[in-house]
Amino acid sequence: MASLARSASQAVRAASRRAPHVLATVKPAQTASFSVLARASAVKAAQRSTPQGTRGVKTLDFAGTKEVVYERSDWPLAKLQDYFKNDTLALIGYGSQGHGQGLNARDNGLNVIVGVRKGGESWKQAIEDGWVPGETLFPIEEAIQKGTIIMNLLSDAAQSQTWPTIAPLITKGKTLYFSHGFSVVFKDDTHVVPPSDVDVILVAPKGSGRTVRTLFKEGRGINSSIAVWQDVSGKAKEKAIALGVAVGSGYLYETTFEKEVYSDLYGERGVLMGGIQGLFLAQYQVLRKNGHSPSEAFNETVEEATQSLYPLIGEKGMDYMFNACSTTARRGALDWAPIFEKANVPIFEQLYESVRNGTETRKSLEFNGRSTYREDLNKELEVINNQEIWRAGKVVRSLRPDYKPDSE
Ligand SMILES: NC(=O)C1=CN([C@@H]2O[C@H](COP(=O)(O)OP(=O)(O)OC[C@H]3O[C@@H](n4cnc5c(N)ncnc54)[C@H](OP(=O)(O)O)[C@@H]3O)[C@@H](O)[C@H]2O)C=CC1
Ligand SMILES: CC[C@](O)(C(C)=O)C(=O)O
Ligand SMILES: [Mg+2]
Ligand SMILES: [Mg+2]
Repeated sequence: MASLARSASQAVRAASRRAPHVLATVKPAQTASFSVLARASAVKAAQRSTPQGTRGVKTLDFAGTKEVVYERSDWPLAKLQDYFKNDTLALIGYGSQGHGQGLNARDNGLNVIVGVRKGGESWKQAIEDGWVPGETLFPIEEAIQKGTIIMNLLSDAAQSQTWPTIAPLITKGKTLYFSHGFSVVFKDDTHVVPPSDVDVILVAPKGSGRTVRTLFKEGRGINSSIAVWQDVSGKAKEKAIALGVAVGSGYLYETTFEKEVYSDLYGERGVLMGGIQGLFLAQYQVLRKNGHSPSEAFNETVEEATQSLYPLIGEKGMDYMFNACSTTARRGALDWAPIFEKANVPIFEQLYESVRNGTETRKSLEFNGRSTYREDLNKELEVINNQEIWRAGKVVRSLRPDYKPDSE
């Protein structure tokens, strides 16, 4: 009953944040079913966009390799709330993932508290998102003491720095949760060695925390990786799946802590972030050297990619995008793809090795462990922001029909 009342009040708070004008019409008697209704419509929306025949299937054939996939529909809201009825999810850290996972779990009616440094950026952000000091927002140590499931969503560098303080608070029977394999896999550098009497699990959303939140609000779910490092209770995997659903995952792909951290560090340095910035910039620079205007170079490099062609890849694959383009483009792209592949394989080999041998981890720990990490990162990002390509991009975006002047 207490948990029902709690989900009711959480649902009202969630409703007021999502649509303040609706709150006045939500009466107390209606609130208990509010988040259930929201979730039901979310599930319906998800079902509409799911191909027939895949629901409930646990083992799927991925291009010849069989893999296990878990899904949200196996965890209806009532089951999820019942499963965690005696738990307090202590979400430590409130960056991009803390925000997305925390708000989703709260909207799912679970008992969530946030733990961050008092007075820091995250403390302010958490208050803006409706976490209440002394009720649902606490300094880190206090939140860990109150929690049964400790969700360590501090920056990876901070997880290492704070470990000596927080480790003794992770007592027998608690669950330790990460969204990255970083801290425990690279233990020689991070010195994070979990106590032997707690379950240690991972739910790593494969996308930004902002997307974790927006997909959840759209009634969809992000793909997440799940893994178990230590199973003391015998229920670690089940708990990881349930928590994955609680924080907004649609499908959960089983992996290991090692595989998750290697692929993640590799992907973000490669095609997802570092590689794409490098490739965009290289193409833009050559266009500019050959006398093309900034707008032409930007449109041909970034705008057409992100607004027209890449969404087609996302929708139906590479061949679909190729087929949506001219035969002239298709011929040329087919010729040049292997050349780019060949040129890039050695770079990707070098990158994977740098991830595997811990070089990337040590760099990240050193840099993001500085007290000035935010300012230092911002300085370098400001250099990117000031590159001609991205300055030109702002003007191109300002011409979009849905452009909002204050959105940049
Ligand atoms: N960003 C993403 O979308 C994804 C992240 N992950 C993983 O999720 C975890 C969290 O990442 P993310 O959400 O990006 O968070 P960030 O890496 O941006 O870390 C931010 C949090 O760390 C806190 N923090 C930083 N330094 C310290 C310190 N010395 N002492 C105490 N707190 C500190 C910040 O608090 P304060 O404001 O007080 O500085 C803030 O709450 C990481 O393991 C990451 O690899 C996984 C998937 C995607
Ligand atoms: C691609 C970057 C990422 O790995 C992510 C959003 O998945 C991260 O660490 O933020
Ligand atoms: Mg990452
Ligand atoms: Mg990632």
